[in-house]
Order: sequence, then structure tokens, then C-alpha cells
Amino acid sequence: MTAERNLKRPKRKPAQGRKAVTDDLCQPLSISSAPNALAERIKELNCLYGISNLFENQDVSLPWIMQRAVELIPAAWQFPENACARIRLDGQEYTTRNFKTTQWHQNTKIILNGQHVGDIDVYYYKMPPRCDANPFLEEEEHLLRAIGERLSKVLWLKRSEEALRESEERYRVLTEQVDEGVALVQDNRFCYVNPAFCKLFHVSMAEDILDRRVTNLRAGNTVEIVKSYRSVDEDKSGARVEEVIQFSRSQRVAWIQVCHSPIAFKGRPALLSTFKDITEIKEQQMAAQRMADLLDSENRVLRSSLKERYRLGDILGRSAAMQGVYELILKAAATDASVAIFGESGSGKELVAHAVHNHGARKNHRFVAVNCGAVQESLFEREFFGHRKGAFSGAHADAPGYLDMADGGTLFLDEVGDLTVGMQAKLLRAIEGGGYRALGSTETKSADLRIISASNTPLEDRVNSGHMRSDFFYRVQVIQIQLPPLRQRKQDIPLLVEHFLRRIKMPAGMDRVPGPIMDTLMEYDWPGNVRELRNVLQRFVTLGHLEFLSPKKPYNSLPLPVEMDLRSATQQLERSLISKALHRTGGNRTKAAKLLGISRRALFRKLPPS
Ligand SMILES: Nc1ncnc2c1ncn2[C@@H]1O[C@H](COP(=O)(O)OP(=O)(O)OP(=O)(O)O)[C@@H](O)[C@H]1O
Repeated sequence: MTAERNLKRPKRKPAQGRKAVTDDLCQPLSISSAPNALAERIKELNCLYGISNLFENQDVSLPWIMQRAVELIPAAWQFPENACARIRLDGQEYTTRNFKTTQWHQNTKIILNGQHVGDIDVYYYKMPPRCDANPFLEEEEHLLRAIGERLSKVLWLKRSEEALRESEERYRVLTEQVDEGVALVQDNRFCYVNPAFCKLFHVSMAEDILDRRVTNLRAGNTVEIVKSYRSVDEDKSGARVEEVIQFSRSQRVAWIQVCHSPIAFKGRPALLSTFKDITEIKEQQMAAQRMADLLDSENRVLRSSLKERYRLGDILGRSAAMQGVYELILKAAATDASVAIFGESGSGKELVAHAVHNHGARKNHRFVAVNCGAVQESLFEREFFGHRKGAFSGAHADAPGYLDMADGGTLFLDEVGDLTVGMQAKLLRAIEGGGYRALGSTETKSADLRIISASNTPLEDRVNSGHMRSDFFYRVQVIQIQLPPLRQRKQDIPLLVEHFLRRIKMPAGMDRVPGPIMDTLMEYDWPGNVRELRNVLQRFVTLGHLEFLSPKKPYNSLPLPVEMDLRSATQQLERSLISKALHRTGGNRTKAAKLLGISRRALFRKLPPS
């Protein structure tokens, strides 16, 4: 039973072992003594309620409460004018005005969480009338204990409040200092947002969104954030949700790492969310990824160039001459220097130019190929520098020139030797810092581009003959790549044949070029190089026979060496005759056998395995 309940006993009794205060008080309550007992009871209750009221007021401090409480105590005692009181707590003393210690003393402890943390003492200044050594009533002992319990509760509440306020303050200071946005949402409404949150979502003041629904978050493109709120449930405590949200902010893509933690706030479910702007980290990550991809693809190219050695991108060839070309391409690609490629017609100069571009740093920009042989002197500016609308009759709209189109990328000048000296001067000026103007424009522009040029003949010859300015020559020919003609790398022919036939739709029943046809292809001189080979194969597949359009001799019949034995010589002669017959019949074996006067089966026996 608590002390408070004890107080509700209907009559006052003398304390155990003490002498009776008055006889009538020691007796059951009589009608005449009832008003007096009632007055006593009211005094006790006043004291207790007074103390309870003290902590109703949340804004007061603990010392204030203790001081008021101690002042309320004497009035509840039997002889208030003789009573004084003291509360000791946390090394502090709170006393009534005329406090004095005497032998007539009563005490109770203040206990907090099972610990003795303070005391309440009541003293009488002097011996109350009609009393022995212990002048206090049993009810007063109960009352004092009840006050002690009340104050313990006050203390517990105040300490909890202080701890809460302190942690709230700590949290507030923390959240106001951190760079991460913090928001507390309950019932789908914002209860708290920190300054970083406001900054992140362009909210001018926290008050603008406090108490408002999450859907009211309007600044910028925050649809994704609102969606993210919808994806979590305030009620699912412990189910933390983390995600990275991408949205556009002032024309820029931003990334925010959101973490929603369902918590209990004021005893009800709420959502505590943090928002971290990770745009910078994300951009760095993406740049690192791009770099890793680039390195990976470069490594792959290098690996393939080292290991496989039969191709580099679209360029095929396993000959030693082509290995040298691959090395030069990779070296040239690693720099931004101008490259001049030389080689006979159809030997793959444009392919090499593409390879240099594709393996270099400008690969994600344009490769603009210009056939210089087709550029007219009078149209040079218009084609290279572009024009503005109305610059000439028929200029209905602005049009970019080659330099604009190749800005950031590569300008490939095919047949560069065909540019006139005048054109060379204009181009040189435009790319050497002088800039250029589109026709009809007053604005001087400059283009950041790499020049790769190609020519069938050495450019030195053009300089010597006065057709090329030497400054232009030095500008375009920093790195030279010489492409070997196909006749000097015949071991590449089978690879090229296989490659082109894979691209051409072969007739049914033909899956490879017959051996003798291949022999013929190997023997041929290839003045038109790889392009001619491709066209010959195209015709072979379409027309069914080999046909060389070049003015040169189609093939050479090999003279038989005298030191060869008869068997080998016969075999070689046979193969040569079969090859010629097949050539004449366009690869038709039945007709070739007929031409040779042997059976088709005999022809097949004599054909080398293909
Ligand atoms: N090494 C090669 N591997 C595969 N295909 C090749 C090779 N060389 C040339 N070709 C092919 O031959 C054709 C001609 O190549 P390209 O246009 O690059 O030659 P070019 O030297 O620039 O010719 P031109 O001097 O006539 O401009 C293209 O179809 C090209 O794909």
C-alpha cells in the first residue's frame, strides 16, 4: 500500500511507540473531532497537490520545484508555526525561511531508480505542546514518505525531460551542422527538416514545409523523392530503406543517397530520413568507370594486336608488313599529332585513318572524311568553313563546314595532294590559330581537331614540284604510315578472301573458294589492291568465274625449274593447267574437266585439298 493510500485512512492514530499526542486523537474519530481531522486531511492534500502542481509546469527548473516544495511542507504539519523543512538533493540544500535543526526531527529518503539520492527533513523548533520526545504523528510520517515519493517522481521526470531535451538539443545541433539533409515525417507530414535539407530541395525556410504533406515538396524535380517516400512504410519499424535517386537540378543531373529509417517518435511511428548529395562522388565514379572501360578496350586492342596479330579493328593482315602498320597505328593513336598515310589505291588508307581515330582520345567525336580531289577552289570556304543563312542566293539556312563538323574529332583529308596551294594556305591559317569565319558571318571561330591525310604519292614530290606549301607539308605530315601493296603481302590474301566471302552471300553448295581459284588469286599482281580483290570476289560469286578488270596480265604461268624431279614437275604442270582451265571457265569444274579432256572425278582427284 502506498503512503498516499495510507493517508486516506479515516482516522488519525498516534505513531507506534510514541506517547499519545492528545487523547482524543488516539481515540476513534468522534463527531466533535471530525472537523479538526478533516482540516488536517485538507492540509495534507493541499501539500501533496501543491507539489504535484509544481511539476505540471514544464518550463521550470528542478531547483525551483524543490524550493517551492520545501516551502509547502510545514503547512501540512500539526504545528505549522513550529515546523521547518529541508530538502537535500545533488549536494544542494533547499530550506524553509526559518530553518533550524533541532532534536525534534523527522526524515525520509528520496530514492531514484533504487538509489538514495536525497533527503527530506522536517524539524520542530521546539517541543510541541502535550508531546513527548517524538512529537510527530503517524500520518505525518506517511505524508513525508508520500512527499518523498512525489519528489522522486518529479526528479525522475525532470531528469528524463532534461536527458530528452539534451539529446534533442544534441541532435538538433548535430543535424544543423551536418551536410546531409535530415527530415522527420509523421503521418506523411514533415515534423522536422534541417537546413541542409532545405538547401538541397530549395526550400527557403524549414517553416515553409513543416506540418505540410510530403507531396508538397515541390522545389526542382523532386518527383523521385516523393516516390521514394511512398515506397516506405512508417509502420514497418526496423525496415530501413536505402536507395540512390537521380534527378535533374538546374539543368544538371544530381544523385542523392536517401536512407529512410522507420522510428517511434512521441510514441507513434515516424520516418527519419537522411539525404546525402553524392553527385560529386557519383561523377567521379562514372569518370573512373569510363577510364576503366577505356583502359579495358585499349588493353583488349593491345592484347589482340600482340596475340592475334591478324587484324586491328577492321584491318586484316597477318603479314610482317601489316604488323609494322599496326604498331604505327597504335603509336599514332596514342598522340594527337597529324598523320599522313601513303599507299596505292585500294590498299586501305581510309581504313587506317579510321583505326587511328578509333583508337585515339577523340574516338567519341566525329570522323569527317573529305575527298580533296572533289573540292573546287571557289567553294573551298563554303565547304570547309560553312555559311550563314542568306550568305549567297540559295543559302536558305545556316550550314556547318567540315571544320565545324570535325570539331573535337578528326578531319580526314583524302587525296590531300589535290588541294591547291591557295586552299592549303586558307586551311593552314584556319587550323593554326588564325581561326575561320563562316560565309556571311563576322564571328571568328576555331576548331579543335586532328588532321589525318592520305595520298597515293609521296607528298615530298608535291612540295618539290611546287604543288604543296612546305609549311602545309610539315603541318600534315608529322607521323607517316606507309601501307604495303597487296602484291607485297600475298600471305594476307587467304585471310582477306575468307573475310570478304563471309560478307558476300555465297551461292548454295559453295562454302569456300576452290584451291585452283585461290592459286590464281595468289598469283595475280593486284594493281587495285584489296579493293580490287574484294570486287573480283564479288564478281566470282555473282558470275561464277574469275574476271580481272585491271589492264595488267591476269597471272603469270610459272616456268618450270630444271632441277625439279619429273613427278613434281608433272604435278606442277597439271596444277597450272587445271588452274588455267578453271580460270577460263570461271571456276566451273565440270567445264574445266571437259576443257582438259578428263572426267570430273579425275579433276577432283587432282585438285589439291582446299
Ligand atoms: N587490310 C584490309 N583489311 C580488310 N579490308 C581492307 C583492307 N584494306 C583495304 N580494305 C578494303 O578495301 C577497300 C578499299 O579500302 P580504302 O578505301 O581504305 O582504300 P584507300 O587506300 O583509301 O583507297 P583510295 O586510295 O582509292 O581512296 C575497302 O572496302 C576496305 O574495307
